[in-house]
Amino acid sequence: LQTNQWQFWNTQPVPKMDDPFPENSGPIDVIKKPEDVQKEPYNLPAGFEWCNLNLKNKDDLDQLYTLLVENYVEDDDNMFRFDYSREFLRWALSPPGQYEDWLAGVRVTKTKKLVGFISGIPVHMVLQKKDNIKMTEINFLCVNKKLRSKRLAPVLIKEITRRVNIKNMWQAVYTAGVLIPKPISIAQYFHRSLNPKKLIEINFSSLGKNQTMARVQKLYKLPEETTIQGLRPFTKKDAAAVTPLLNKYLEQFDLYHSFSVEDVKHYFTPVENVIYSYVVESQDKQITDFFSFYCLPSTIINHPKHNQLRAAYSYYHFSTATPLKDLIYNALILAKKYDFDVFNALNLMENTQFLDELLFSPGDGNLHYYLYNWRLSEQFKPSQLGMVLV
Ligand SMILES: CCCCCCCCCCCCCC(=O)CSCCNC(=O)CCNC(=O)[C@H](O)C(C)(C)COP(=O)(O)OP(=O)(O)OC[C@H]1O[C@@H](n2cnc3c(N)ncnc32)[C@H](O)[C@@H]1OP(=O)(O)O
Ligand SMILES: CN(C)Cc1n[nH]c2ccc(-c3ccc(F)cc3OCCn3ccnc3)cc12
Repeated sequence: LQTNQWQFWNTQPVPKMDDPFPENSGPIDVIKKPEDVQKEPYNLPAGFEWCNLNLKNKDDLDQLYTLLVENYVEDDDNMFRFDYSREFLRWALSPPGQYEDWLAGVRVTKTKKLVGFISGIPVHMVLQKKDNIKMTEINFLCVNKKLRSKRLAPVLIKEITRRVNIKNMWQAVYTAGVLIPKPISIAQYFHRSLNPKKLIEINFSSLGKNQTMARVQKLYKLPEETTIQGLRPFTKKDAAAVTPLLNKYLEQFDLYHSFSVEDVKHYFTPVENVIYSYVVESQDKQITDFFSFYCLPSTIINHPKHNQLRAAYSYYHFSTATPLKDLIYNALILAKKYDFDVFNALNLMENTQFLDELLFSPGDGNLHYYLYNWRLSEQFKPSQLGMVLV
């Protein structure tokens, strides 16, 4: 009888691991109003203080970058750690409608050093093709390595919850590599080698017993140029045409973020080393297809020759004329052209259509999807998920 397990999460409006599914989906907590929410921030241990980060401020951006590059997510073997760039963080955390107190930092009062962080961004979610909910997407929860296991994470989570509730929002969506109560779905990640020599040198991949380096390089070789007629980079001018087509594509899934035109302009306008987006334009100038991938390198921890793994991650796409596998094949060609070492994808949306044929291999972990204060009437298969979190 584990009494001490989930000591924090058992106090939160999330399903218990063994809860049954209800007939209908709905909120877990009693319905509350913003005036019921405590006005003061949650107490921090002595010597620490809250701060709101403003990523237009270079010092704040530098401090967030440094906290994450040194203390954020590592793989299970502690060989790699995410290295979100400053430009990427500004892109990911300044979408339309952002609230300035939803970038919550914890500083050491004496030195002003940033030692903790959690972020929220506003999203318009559509669940099970019927429930439209304005909620928050939580990400970048991080506590400095020296301050771990002091129950600081629950304080950060309760504080961002308070700040979201005050805006009259009561649900959240988030993902994590760790298992906590209670995943709505568990996605798997897959990798497609672009630079097999480097991946083998850094022990990301290994040579099969009867495989030579030459053979592996030949297997993963890609053309120099793209193969789709009418393929070109997305520009802001395409947002009006792309938005309805993207939302239409996402309607088939049971969990997705419904994009406004302003969202599409923000999230998909190409930014070098951050976001790459392409459209397929027919002869009569109609946009028929779209794909995008984002740039998220990882630090290679303690390697003599290489210090960074350049990874591209499949983001959003839709296809109305070109088969999805041809779109993603061209994404691979472009990622290789932009000197990425590996192209990553999850088995959500319709991605299983291309993983095998395009030579993706399964990764060594899972990405759990979560909802806060919303009990679903069913467990989702990854193919029911239509949302990618960075
Ligand atoms: C209506 C609005 C609602 C908004 C809020 C919605 C919910 C948002 C939820 C957040 C979503 C974030 C999504 C996201 O950012 C993407 S997942 C990436 C999270 N960040 C990292 O993994 C970075 C490296 N690790 C750290 O910085 C620390 O280990 C962290 C800060 C993770 C935990 O710091 P610590 O020093 O290692 O641990 P204590 O302070 O002693 O606290 C231990 C408690 O924290 C629970 N824990 C551990 N990892 C967690 C995780 N990834 N989510 C949720 N809970 C997590 C753990 O189960 C335990 O609770 P329990 O006793 O019940 O088991
Ligand atoms: C999503 N977003 C919230 C960041 C995040 N948090 N926790 C995670 C756990 C796994 C993945 C992930 C998602 C897709 C993928 F293809 C590979 C991944 O991790 C590989 C292992 N790894 C960890 C660090 N460097 C390499 C992302 C995340």
